[in-house]
Amino acid sequence: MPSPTDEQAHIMEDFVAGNALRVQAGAGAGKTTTLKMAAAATPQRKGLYIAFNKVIATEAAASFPESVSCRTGHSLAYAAVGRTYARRLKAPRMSSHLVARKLGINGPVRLDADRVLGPAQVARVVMATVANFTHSDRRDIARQPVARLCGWDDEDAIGVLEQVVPTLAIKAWADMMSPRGGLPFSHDAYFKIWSLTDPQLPADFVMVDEFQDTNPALLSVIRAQRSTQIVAVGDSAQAIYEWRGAIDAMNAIEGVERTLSQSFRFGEAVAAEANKWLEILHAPLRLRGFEAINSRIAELEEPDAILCRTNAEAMAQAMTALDKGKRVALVGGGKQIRAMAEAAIQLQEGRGCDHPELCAFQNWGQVQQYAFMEEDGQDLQAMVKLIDGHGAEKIIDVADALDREEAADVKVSTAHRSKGREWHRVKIAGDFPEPKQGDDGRPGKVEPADARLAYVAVTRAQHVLDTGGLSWVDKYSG
Ligand SMILES: Nc1ncnc2c1ncn2[C@@H]1O[C@H](COP(=O)(O)OP(=O)(O)OP(=O)(O)O)[C@@H](O)[C@H]1O
Repeated sequence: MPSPTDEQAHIMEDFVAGNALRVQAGAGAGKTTTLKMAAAATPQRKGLYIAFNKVIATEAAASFPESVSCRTGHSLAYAAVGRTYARRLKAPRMSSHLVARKLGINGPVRLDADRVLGPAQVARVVMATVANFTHSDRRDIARQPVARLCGWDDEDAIGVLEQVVPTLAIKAWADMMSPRGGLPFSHDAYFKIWSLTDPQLPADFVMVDEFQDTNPALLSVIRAQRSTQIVAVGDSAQAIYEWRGAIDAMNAIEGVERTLSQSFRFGEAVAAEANKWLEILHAPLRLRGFEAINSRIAELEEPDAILCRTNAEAMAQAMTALDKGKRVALVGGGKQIRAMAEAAIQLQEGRGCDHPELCAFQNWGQVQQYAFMEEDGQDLQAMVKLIDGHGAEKIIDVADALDREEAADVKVSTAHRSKGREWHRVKIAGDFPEPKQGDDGRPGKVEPADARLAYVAVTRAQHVLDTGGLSWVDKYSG
């Protein structure tokens, strides 16, 4: 274990004193090392480290002191209640038509003069509403707002759905709580069931990682601990899952506030680039680069990783690299984009589809119209352009031609998927749009969610960063 920096030493002192802690840890600033140092300082106390995912939990288990059990929130929930639902978790996928039948949805629902939802479509809204409930800290499904699905999310539609969906959501949730129920059952469902039992965690202290992206259901468990010391570690500037129901939980709990600002991942040049985004975010912390790494900002012809905002751009970058004869990996695999292309084919044939983002549409023309004519549809534009430009079959071919990361010359990733990762030479793709200028010709406002994503992206680089599509930041900082 390295000798602690002053910041790390302060955190250890607070920890040993038994204080609840909120640690804002900058990118690559040694948060895991700090937690291990702290836990090792009180080996007689039993600890629990809650990791963001299974891979991190497994890695942590190999290096944390033995007094600490390293788990994910879901594994705790599974051990407590989830195992009772093992049969349901293994059940085959179920079509929305069958879900509708099980929920007793027999007839269509008219949204307005032009739009009628069939039973299967109503069932999708019901199940999405229940899914949102499982991520929330609500105790009563009856209070869960109706889910807003792409294409049925305007006020008129929601007004009609509010008359129909809540009763069905109550029915669906009652089914889910039963080990013998028949509706589709997810890992988030048993997590929610567990959280509603107000569990007390079996440890003297609990360390929760990536706390900035904790969902309200886990947060409610942490907040309900009565006598356990809580150490929450995260980086508010890296909170990028707001759209998925996560909240920045760092401000939602009590505790002594500490920071880790010495990055060990990159040198001063990358730290300076990251600090431009932290300045835009008015973050309390600025990073210091690691003097042992001489990093630089430069254009890159042969990056190790290319980071994109959208899946569509990631696919376009993958195609370009494949055309140059390179071996390419898409971080997280090509499954998501392949599913989108398959749904596009079904829609082009006018067959409708089951894809969660496209299920509101009957044909591809409706998707094109939504993407380019409606404000809410802008997110789909890049994907529609990609599919129209290359053909859905070609996208499927490319998805099938991708390599594993270990074998690839270049890794292409969305910024979201790049979280927690690092590469020597990183290039930022061109699809991070600069804010539109105001009417007075002055630079527009950078949205905090965009700035956080940009911060995650630039802090993946260790040695060389090509700021590419994010170099416009200089107009907005300093
Ligand atoms: N005080 C220190 N002195 C020197 N190196 C350190 C110190 N603390 C941490 N490190 C090194 O910094 C690197 C990153 O540490 P660690 O994995 O704990 O970071 P992290 O913040 O958890 O990473 P991530 O951002 O991926 O979550 C490791 O190689 C670790 O050994």
